[in-house]
Amino acid sequence: MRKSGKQAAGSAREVALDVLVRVEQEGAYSNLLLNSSLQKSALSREDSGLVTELVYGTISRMLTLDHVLGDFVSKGITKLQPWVRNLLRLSLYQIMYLDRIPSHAAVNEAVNIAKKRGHQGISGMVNGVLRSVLRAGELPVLGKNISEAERISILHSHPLWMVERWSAEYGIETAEAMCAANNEPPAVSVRVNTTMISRDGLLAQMQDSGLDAAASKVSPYGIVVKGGGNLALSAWYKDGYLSVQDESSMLVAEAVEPEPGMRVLDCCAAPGGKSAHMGELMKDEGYIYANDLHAHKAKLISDQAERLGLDCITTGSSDALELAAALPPESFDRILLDAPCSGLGVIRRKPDLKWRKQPDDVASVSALQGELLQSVSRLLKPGGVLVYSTCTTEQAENSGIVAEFLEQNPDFAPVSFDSPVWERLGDTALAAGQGIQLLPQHFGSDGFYIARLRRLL
Ligand SMILES: C[S@@+](CC[C@H](N)C(=O)[O-])C[C@H]1O[C@@H](n2cnc3c(N)ncnc32)[C@H](O)[C@@H]1O
Repeated sequence: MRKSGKQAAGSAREVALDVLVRVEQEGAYSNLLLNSSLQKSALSREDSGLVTELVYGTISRMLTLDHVLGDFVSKGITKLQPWVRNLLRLSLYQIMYLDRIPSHAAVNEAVNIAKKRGHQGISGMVNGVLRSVLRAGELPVLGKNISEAERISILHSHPLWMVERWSAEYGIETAEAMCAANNEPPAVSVRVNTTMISRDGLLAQMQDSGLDAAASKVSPYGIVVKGGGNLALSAWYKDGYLSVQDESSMLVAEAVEPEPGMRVLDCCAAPGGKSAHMGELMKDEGYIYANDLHAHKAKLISDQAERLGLDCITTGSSDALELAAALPPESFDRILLDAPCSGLGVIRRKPDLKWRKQPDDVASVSALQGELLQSVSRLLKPGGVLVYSTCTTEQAENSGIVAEFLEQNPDFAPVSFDSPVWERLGDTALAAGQGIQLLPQHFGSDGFYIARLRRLL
């Protein structure tokens, strides 16, 4: 029997609360835990949507929520039991950010959950705190003497070090725009498998079936779909017509410019989105060696290739630092190094990254990136092109790596993006050193860096 709307919304909040507690207490990844919890919960599509919004929204806005709660919980929120702290965050998130949920409903639900799980003192405290919040007016209240970076950190819920870092790198206005964009829900976009259907063809099918679908302005292979649910569950996906992929990510294979018949190396390939895109651009003619460090991820790549009807992809599992010793030198026409990175360009999709990452993570991963680039570059044929990309906004991992590589390798030169093909990105994507940098506010897609390097000799 289907639960009544009211009961189901109550359960939705409880599922969201359990996920939030486990993310905080066990360090669970929100996206993985959310998916498995939703599968077990058997909630309706609408309530699953509410759980998703509550979990991502609460994690994303955590710093702002804790700042507000700090003013209303007399003993301080760190002293609360984890479930009580997260119940308050979840409820405050609804009050502050979800217009469609009346505030009194959010408070009543919170009190009901508190009564069910704790003693009367706890439900009384939850009731008291949330009702005081309702009376308080404009929130968050900001101190008078705080810096611009502190204001942005509290208002847009980002760690202060991140705001200061972006402010130093891009200026304070851009840093604020980045933080604001990171709190927006990500758009859903798909890449068309052009070995099976044209973009116009798939777009027409989607529109005919009532979907709100439009051609991507970022990639000629992309379609942006609003309110279409999980397109990985669609028949188009099952039949190999599309892959779910962010629009910025689609630019990478295009930058590689692989041609039918070429030999291509994808050094860090799993789960295989860009290998598959390159196979599509090559019309499935040629050879792509899709390598990833983790053996268990090879199946993710081969499953995608099979679903998309691509035979040109062979998987391998080695440390990319060892490829140069294992493969013949100068044996690839194209190399893609989509490097492991801090991931600070994909905070909209993985908001817990904001709280997990530390400044040292950027430094340690950038050392690996430099080594990877140097090592795999020896596998490129003279005249070939190597693309270096990351899904991060940090120039220490992006233009910094490329500049150092070019300095040490005079036999390589950058290939400009200054051509009609890339005009669609206009002045929006930033020229960053020898590559391009997309930030999340530019097109509402992931923050991404892409550089193209040709081997001259
Ligand atoms: C950014 S992801 C790649 C995404 C992939 N290109 C795609 O489009 O689906 C980086 C990948 O690098 C892999 N990786 C990390 N260190 C590596 C190494 N030393 N050698 C090879 N792969 C590595 C990770 O397992 C991860 O799958």
